[in-house]
Amino acid sequence: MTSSAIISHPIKSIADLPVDETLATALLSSMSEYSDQLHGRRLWLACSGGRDSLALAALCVQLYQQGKLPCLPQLLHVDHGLQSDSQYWAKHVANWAQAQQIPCCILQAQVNGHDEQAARQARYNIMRAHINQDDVLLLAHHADDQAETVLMRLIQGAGVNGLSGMQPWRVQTQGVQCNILWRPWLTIRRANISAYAKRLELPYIDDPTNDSGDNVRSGLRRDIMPILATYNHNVIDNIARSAQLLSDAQETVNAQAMQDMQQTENTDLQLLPAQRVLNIDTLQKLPMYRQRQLLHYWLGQDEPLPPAKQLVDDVLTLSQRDNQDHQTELFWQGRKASYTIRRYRQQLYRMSSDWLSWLNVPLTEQVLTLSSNSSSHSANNLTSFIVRSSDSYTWQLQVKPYALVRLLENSVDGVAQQIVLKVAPLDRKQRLKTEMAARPQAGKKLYQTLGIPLWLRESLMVVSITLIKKSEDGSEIETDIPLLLASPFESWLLSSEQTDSDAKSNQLAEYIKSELSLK
Ligand SMILES: Nc1ncnc2c1ncn2[C@@H]1O[C@H](COP(=O)(O)OP(=O)(O)OP(=O)(O)O)[C@@H](O)[C@H]1O
Repeated sequence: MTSSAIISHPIKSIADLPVDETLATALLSSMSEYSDQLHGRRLWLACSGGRDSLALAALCVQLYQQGKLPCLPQLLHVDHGLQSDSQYWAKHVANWAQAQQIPCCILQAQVNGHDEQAARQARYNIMRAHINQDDVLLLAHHADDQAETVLMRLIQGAGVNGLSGMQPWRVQTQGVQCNILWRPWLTIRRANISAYAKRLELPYIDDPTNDSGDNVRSGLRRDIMPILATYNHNVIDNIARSAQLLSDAQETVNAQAMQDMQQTENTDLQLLPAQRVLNIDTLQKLPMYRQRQLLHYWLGQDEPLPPAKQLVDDVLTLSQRDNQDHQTELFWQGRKASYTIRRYRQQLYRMSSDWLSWLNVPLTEQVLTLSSNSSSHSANNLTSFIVRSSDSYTWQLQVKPYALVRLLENSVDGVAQQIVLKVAPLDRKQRLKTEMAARPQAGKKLYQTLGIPLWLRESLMVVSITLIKKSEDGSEIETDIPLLLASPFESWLLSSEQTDSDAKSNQLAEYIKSELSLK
């Protein structure tokens, strides 16, 4: 609102005035549709003091007085502080609420910027911060608002989701905070609300920017809707109905995409929401339209808004590429985080930028000298080596050192004078033999054998044990026994003379575990 035109009627009691049946039926039937979800939740009503939200507040007062509404919502008015007289509007809403005996709370918003979007964002933020977890916020959006929203999205090229408009019941989650937006009037025409407000002589605040035509929404309302109405006078109801139909269609699309995703996601390599991984072979078994739909859904997870179509197309092209290019990086700035999308072999990765920075944190080498008399220590003793940690993620190796020593003791002749357990970053030149190759390998060959993506190559740790013995001539003989190579997601047993038996390998895997966790 940029200027005010407060209608300065004396505030009248609305208790004895007739209720509008259409408006009441819409509210009460929406209430019964969501009665299970509404049960036990606190109700708030976002009231700008404008015609629509004041009319919704008035209807609640009337229905409550008639015993048709079990409780009164509490009004929430947000003072954006953008105009000099906004405090008078706040006072006006508070006075009206007091006269009608409906509780009211005025909130002061901090708006960053001057546009409508910034005001809306600040408004929702402050209301969300004020209400409690799982509370329900009533909004007075109606069919005309819905039709304008759909048209606005249509000219922006939205898909099924966008064209399904505003939802009558929308669960909003932000971090751990969850609350609900409830819009019971989405099928109600503005004209009905106006007539009701007039009958009740509601002292609503008239916002001249609503019809000024100087933003897209008010331009559509003032200039386009009347023209469309000359072609079909039910245009508003019809567009609102299309939105409802598309909303149902969206549910079907979501269910299909969810099902496809469950079969296509590679859960072994995931750490949500930092890294999501999709299997390209499974993706490509789907018809093209479902591949696109799945990518749209997969990319947009953990974000309030979906990715642009261009990004979905680019990711699809990346998935179809049949050369060995592993360098391509696609970037997406989401609302909550930014992401890089990459491909390695037959997997697509969506990685958040804080995850990628974590992958650049140097690994810590750790050494533990063990007593050579292993029998005095329990084989169940567990030592944790934190090899990389940040505010968000921790990677640690859990090792049972004495169980390992007992397993290996007999493999080397004589008694070891000293035993050292080492957890160290893989050196590019270090040659290791895994079960997947006939010979020891190092560097690129090793990465390729194990299928380690480029961005994970500085995130490999080797667990080994060194046995130090004195030879007959008094010199020290060191036997280095590599045991396990680990990345944050996978680990590979390493072969050596001392470990080359199935029984030993199985036990090794039990004694060394790699764990990656979110903080
Ligand atoms: N300053 C505000 N404080 C509290 N709620 C608000 C405020 N502004 C808008 N709302 C809520 O958001 C809904 C949609 O906002 P919109 O900008 O379309 O409404 P408006 O034209 O300012 O007011 P109204 O819908 O009450 O006529 C309103 O119906 C109302 O429920």
